[in-house]
Amino acid sequence: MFDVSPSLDCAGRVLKLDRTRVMGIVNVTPDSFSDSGAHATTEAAVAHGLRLAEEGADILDVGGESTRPGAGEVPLEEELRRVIPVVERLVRGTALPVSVDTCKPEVMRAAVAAGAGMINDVCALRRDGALEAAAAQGVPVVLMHMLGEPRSMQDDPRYDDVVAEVHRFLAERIFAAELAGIPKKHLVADPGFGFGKTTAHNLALLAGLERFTELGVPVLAGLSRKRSIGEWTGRQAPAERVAGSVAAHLLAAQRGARIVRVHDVAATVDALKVWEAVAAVPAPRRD
Ligand SMILES: Nc1nc2ncc(COP(=O)(O)OP(=O)(O)O)nc2c(=O)[nH]1
Repeated sequence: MFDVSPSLDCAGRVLKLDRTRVMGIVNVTPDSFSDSGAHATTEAAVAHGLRLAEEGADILDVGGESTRPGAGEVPLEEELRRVIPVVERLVRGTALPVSVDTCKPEVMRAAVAAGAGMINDVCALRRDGALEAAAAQGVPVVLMHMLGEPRSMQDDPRYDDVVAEVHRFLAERIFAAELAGIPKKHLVADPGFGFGKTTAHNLALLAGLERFTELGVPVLAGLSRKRSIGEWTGRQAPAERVAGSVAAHLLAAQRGARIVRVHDVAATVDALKVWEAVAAVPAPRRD
């Protein structure tokens, strides 16, 4: 496994990467696939974020636009109205780093101004102005692979070699980000589970996740409650996919993921603690 930066400085709030860290999902959306609007209001989203902090999250990820397959784009003003108050309140209400899950440069700027310490961009800074906006903020950036746009990404995703092609895309986006002035120590790579991938593609990406540690930046994995977990377990309802999600994120951690993006923070924190306890035991001598 390649060495990556031991921590991420998220606008003064440090996310240490000495072990796999848990990113708690705060979707301020009426239509997210997994929590179908449970936290659509500022009050509900803030309460949820504080609860995830209590459960042991290392960072909170605030998003105002669902990226589920088929989702349409949320207008800029609406996304700002959803996201900024929640970022402000969570920055004030916890000592945790807060990331903003957005593709829009204007939301990146406003969220960092409101105290966000990381940009989580499922579009990997490909929108016009996003590279410049992210470079100007001086905070870490998650670059995620998506095939096309949420509206059409699941229509008929095809790859010759999904691991190799996603790896190449992420290497290119890391290069583009560095060219724009974002230091490599501020970059995180994410293969984008479910973003233009069949379940077979997601399986190959999870099994082959260690490949992405060769990019020389921390790897983030987000499989929480997603469709593939449902297909592997037979659990139709997202809320019933907790055990499957925890198992998938343990496997991702074993394969080098330094951040896992989850809905179910407490369960994931506990599972990682058990795994880390066992991983700390020296391998038995082979006499
Ligand atoms: N870096 C990163 N960001 C992400 N943002 C949203 C989702 C989609 O999941 P969710 O937020 O639960 O649903 P929705 O987009 O419907 O709000 N997945 C990822 C991911 O895998 N990686």
